[in-house]
Amino acid sequence: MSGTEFERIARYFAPLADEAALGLSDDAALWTPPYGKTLVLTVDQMVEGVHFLPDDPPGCVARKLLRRNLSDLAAMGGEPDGYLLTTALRVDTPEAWLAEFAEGLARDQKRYRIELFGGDSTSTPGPLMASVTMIGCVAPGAAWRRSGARAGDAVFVTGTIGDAALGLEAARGKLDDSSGHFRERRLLPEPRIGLPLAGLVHAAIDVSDGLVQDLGHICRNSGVGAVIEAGLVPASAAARAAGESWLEARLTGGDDYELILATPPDAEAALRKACGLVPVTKIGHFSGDSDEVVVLDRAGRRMAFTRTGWRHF
Ligand SMILES: Nc1ncnc2c1ncn2[C@@H]1O[C@H](COP(=O)(O)OP(=O)(O)OP(=O)(O)O)[C@@H](O)[C@H]1O
Ligand SMILES: Cc1ncc(C[n+]2csc(CCOP(=O)(O)O)c2C)c(N)n1
Ligand SMILES: [Mg+2]
Ligand SMILES: [Mg+2]
Ligand SMILES: [Mg+2]
Repeated sequence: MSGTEFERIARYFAPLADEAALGLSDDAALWTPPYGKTLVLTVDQMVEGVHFLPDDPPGCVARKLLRRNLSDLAAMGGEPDGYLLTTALRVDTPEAWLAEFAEGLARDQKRYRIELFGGDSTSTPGPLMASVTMIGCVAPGAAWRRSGARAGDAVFVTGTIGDAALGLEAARGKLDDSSGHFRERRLLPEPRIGLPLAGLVHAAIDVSDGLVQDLGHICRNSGVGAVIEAGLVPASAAARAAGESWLEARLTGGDDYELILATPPDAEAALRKACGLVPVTKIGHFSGDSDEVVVLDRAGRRMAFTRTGWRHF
């Protein structure tokens, strides 16, 4: 790494900042939120060896970091405005790593129309680490909560589930990925920002830890149970080709950054229309009969899982 901490900030991060960041030259940013809006604030980290592999392309690490946070904003029905970034790099981290990381940020800033508000740079003797605090807005009272699901609501999920988890298995050499589809999905999730679903959603969460575990958060917060059919959980063509032996990994592996939506039973047609080109699939329903997540296999038997999703420890 060449130059000083301040030269690196000026070179790689200042070009990503707009007025609010004051040229990344002051102690903090000054941002005036749109009048009358409620702020939505969320933060997630990426730690080398825990959230990404040492050889992952730095641009993808940056973009996944933004997208993991955008996904949390999407799960609240919010729209993003900007973000704060922290990095902890090693003294032997190649400068090219930082340059590619910043290029990745620039790419997704354009795509999602967000700006860098500021951040913090430190060194670490351990694994690389970066975090993003995403800041966005929602109309007052309009945010979706994990607590709004009602018995009788449908359980919908966007996109396909399990590809990123299979990408990790492929990276570990446990699964063929000749098309590169699983790797692509592991490296670059598609946060479901901006779906015009006002009035159609009772509760939502994004799938980061695993479908079964994250659905459980809606159930616990809403005081309802859920029954879903594993056979209805949307699978990509590559996941279908990988076979049924990967089903549990797909349902519990996480890193999907798709949305689980609790919607009123009569909202299906409107939901599909509003989602447009974003695939949305009904996988079950919420129920007042229990407070747990029941997953049925193709024969209608209840599935048991060794773990329902990711736990750090
Ligand atoms: N260290 C912490 N300090 C304060 N609040 C925390 C901390 N860790 C988590 N939380 C809060 O706990 C709740 C759940 O956090 P969690 O990180 O599990 O959600 P998530 O970001 O949706 O999931 P994931 O981290 O798997 O993407 C959130 O409201 C979050 O703000
Ligand atoms: C190298 C490597 N090992 C494992 C995983 C899988 N993984 C790690 S943390 C997490 C849950 C979300 O994170 P958090 O709860 O910390 O926000 C998942 C699914 C990965 N992506 N890369
Ligand atoms: Mg989190
Ligand atoms: Mg989340
Ligand atoms: Mg998250």
